[in-house]
Amino acid sequence: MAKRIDVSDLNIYYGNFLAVEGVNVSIEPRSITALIGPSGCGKSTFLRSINRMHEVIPGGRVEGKIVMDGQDLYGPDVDPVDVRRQIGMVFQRPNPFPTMSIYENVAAGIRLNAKKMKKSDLDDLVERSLRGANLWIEVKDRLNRPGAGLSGGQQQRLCIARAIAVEPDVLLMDEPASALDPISTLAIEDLMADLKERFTIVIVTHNMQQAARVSEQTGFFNLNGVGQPGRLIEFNPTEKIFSNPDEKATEDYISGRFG
Ligand SMILES: Nc1ncnc2c1ncn2[C@@H]1O[C@H](COP(=O)(O)OP(=O)(O)OP(=O)(O)O)[C@@H](O)[C@H]1O
Repeated sequence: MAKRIDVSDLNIYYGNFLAVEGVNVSIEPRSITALIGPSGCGKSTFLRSINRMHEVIPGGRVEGKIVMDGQDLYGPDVDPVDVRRQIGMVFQRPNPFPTMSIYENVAAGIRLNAKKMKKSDLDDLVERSLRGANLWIEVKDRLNRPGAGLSGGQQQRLCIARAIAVEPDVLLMDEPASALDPISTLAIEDLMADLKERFTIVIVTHNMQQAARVSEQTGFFNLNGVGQPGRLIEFNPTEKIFSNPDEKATEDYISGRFG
């Protein structure tokens, strides 16, 4: 079930380095939120803080609050592993488990969550997830072949199938199409449009046409200089960001004047 995320006064550190400062934002369920901004402004860092992947990096820590449908994700009793199950992630480079079969790649997340399931139920869930990722028709006759044998675009859809198989509430995507050709990119964008009916989606992208095509809301991150923290400068409906942004820096960035 798609959930809403409310971020307040979030600071994100790598050791003593304050990488992202003072983020306040609400991310709506059943919609796509795009994060844009120049390299190094903290988009990926912010994304990883949402599902508590940031703290896996030594010295990685946050201050502030991230609340998902009323649940404080950094609360004292919250298990980060549980948060990562509820908030799935898809990365820039497709990363299927290379020696595992297509079927096992999708089943892997479910097995990791130690859910005991009848074979027929698992079969159904694998099929449903592959259908959900628009990949079923292409792979249904070779489910037992290695995931690494698929094209890059198919591998990325396999990773999306693996992510949705555990039925998360939120999907985080860090430049999910940047390693793909234009046709595969469009397949991923079409898929995202389907997925937003069921999930809250947050995507980091360098491709502004992509942000404009797929998202309802856009956040623009910026930084004043090397060594300075990144900040969320503007968050608005995508249409407004690309036609009449509130901030001059947003306009300069989207019109290609820097970054
Ligand atoms: N593992 C790390 N250890 C220390 N600093 C890091 C680490 N990862 C990122 N940083 C720093 O945090 C800041 C934000 O980086 P981040 O990768 O989040 O930016 P980004 O906006 O996603 O950049 P890009 O668009 O190039 O991917 C940068 O100054 C970066 O050097």
